[in-house]
Amino acid sequence: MSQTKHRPQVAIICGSGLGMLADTLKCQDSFAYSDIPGFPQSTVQGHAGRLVFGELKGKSCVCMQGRFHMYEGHSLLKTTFPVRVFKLLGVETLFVTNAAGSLADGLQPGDIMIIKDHVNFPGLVGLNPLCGPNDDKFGPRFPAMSGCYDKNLRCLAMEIAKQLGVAGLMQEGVYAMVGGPNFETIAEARLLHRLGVDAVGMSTAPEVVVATHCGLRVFGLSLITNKVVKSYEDLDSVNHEGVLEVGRLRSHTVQQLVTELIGRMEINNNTNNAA
Ligand SMILES: O=P(O)(O)O[C@H]1O[C@H](CO)[C@@H](O)[C@H]1O
Ligand code: HPA
Repeated sequence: MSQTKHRPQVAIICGSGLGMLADTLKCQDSFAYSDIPGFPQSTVQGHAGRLVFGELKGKSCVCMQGRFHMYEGHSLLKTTFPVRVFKLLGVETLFVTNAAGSLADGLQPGDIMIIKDHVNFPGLVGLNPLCGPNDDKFGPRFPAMSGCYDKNLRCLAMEIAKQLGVAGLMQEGVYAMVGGPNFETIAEARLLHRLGVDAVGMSTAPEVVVATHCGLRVFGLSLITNKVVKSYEDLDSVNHEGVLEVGRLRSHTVQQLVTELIGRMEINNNTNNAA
């Protein structure tokens, strides 16, 4: 904290190919993860590995330009470590963004899904960052997860999308986290579709679980980068370069949405640190 004057109220986690969100911050102080004690290193292409502090529409923000994934070999505690750092810095709202494949027929590459809820597949089988002794300074042993994606922010995002003329690209949906790093088989894709999942990726849920545990308000966006192949007749296949490319194509719209939403949302300045 001695190395920056910023005292962030909002934290943003940039998904694959969405690192440009950090470029919107004014008066930046940025730190390589390798220079921050206890921070893991980013190993995935499209995740630069920098923590960027700055101002956005009058709000003080910190942006993770690069997130950590379980499949990189980090423990879930390490992948979510930054979320608790944000809480201790005084952040009250977490924006999570990700690249995801769509299962819902109505979601096309380039669309933006406001995350209404998630299915944390690793979490359902015990791969949960909250496993182990509970740190009561952050939150309770058995935190509720209903309503973990803030409804007011979801409504405000939709309103802003209408004003920006991009509502046609946006809808709410359910995100599922799978472990990765391989993309889904066709049988897995069909299973997820039948279960009511709208979009799938390999991140986000652990961060949201830890954020909700410590009382952060959460807003989440999935940029749909590909259709998940669900048919044995379909010759398409997904690859990470294609995922990053859609991020580049939609960067302006995602930046506009996030900027407006941060600018217009209310901040409760009385929120206190967990510890
Ligand atoms: O979830 P983010 O970090 O956006 O990345 C998504 O994109 C990568 C696959 O292309 C996976 O890491 C998947 O989770
Ligand atoms: N599956 C899982 N993760 C992803 C996908 C996908 O199709 N696209 C981007 N991240």
